[in-house]
Amino acid sequence: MDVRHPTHPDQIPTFDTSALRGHYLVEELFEPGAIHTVYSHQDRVVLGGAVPQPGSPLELETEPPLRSEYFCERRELGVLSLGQGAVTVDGSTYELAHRDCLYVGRGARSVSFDSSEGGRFYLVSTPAHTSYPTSVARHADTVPARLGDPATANVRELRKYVHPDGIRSCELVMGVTELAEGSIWNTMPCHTHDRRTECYLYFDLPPEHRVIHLLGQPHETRNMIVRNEQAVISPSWSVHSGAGTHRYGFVWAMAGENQAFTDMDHVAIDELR
Ligand SMILES: O=C(O)C(=O)C[C@H](O)C(=O)CO
Ligand SMILES: [Zn+2]
Repeated sequence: MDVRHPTHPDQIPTFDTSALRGHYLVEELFEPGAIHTVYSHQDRVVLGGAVPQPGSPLELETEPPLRSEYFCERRELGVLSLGQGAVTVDGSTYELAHRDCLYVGRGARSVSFDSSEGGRFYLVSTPAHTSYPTSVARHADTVPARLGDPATANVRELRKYVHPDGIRSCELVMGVTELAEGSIWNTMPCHTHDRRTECYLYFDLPPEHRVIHLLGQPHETRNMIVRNEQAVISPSWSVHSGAGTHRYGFVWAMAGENQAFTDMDHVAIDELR
């Protein structure tokens, strides 16, 4: 488990490219036959990737930084399936298709991942004070919000999975946004939300393409060049927005003080520096 410490916004101008990437970019989450995790002290979010090989399920184990008997002893977990696969939670198996989401409540002792078809799973876990039921939200059954405009190259569909009017959770708020063909901008005009950390995982981006992801305070932004299946950790003071060289999707997940999706501090484009 890689541990990332929090940063102060005044540090941003002092970071070179590799320091910026070392603090905020999660480059290698998905390795065949392995589970990789990153513990961020930004709202104690844990990000992970699980890539089971056919016939060899992977069990999510606790890690020393958690000081717990099992991974979900004090935590809830969101799983976003990137492909076809199955997750077994305390003996109950949930089959997931591409972009389906499974929420695992606090107290689940055993969580394992299986796929015979090259499936992979993105994990987001946050501290939990109580136990909500383990539940599935399916991409095909979720009505998306249609956002954006072709004139601003940001036509996209946003699906909320884990949120106060959907799958209930303690802290976690999670969903996916997918850009239409020909659209490249996400979350522009952008925003911050001082009460929550937000993490993006970009997916469905062809290997030769990249997303230019913007971060930092609105008056002092920086960018990182991000490839497919890499994640970005955005502290509460940071914008989180990007433009791709191709269409893509991204999993967004938040944790912190509140769960109100609309609690955003909007930033006008002409305020950005
Ligand atoms: O497309 C978008 O815009 C988003 O998906 C925005 C994120 O969901 C977000 O930043 C929520 O705070
Ligand atoms: Zn946001």
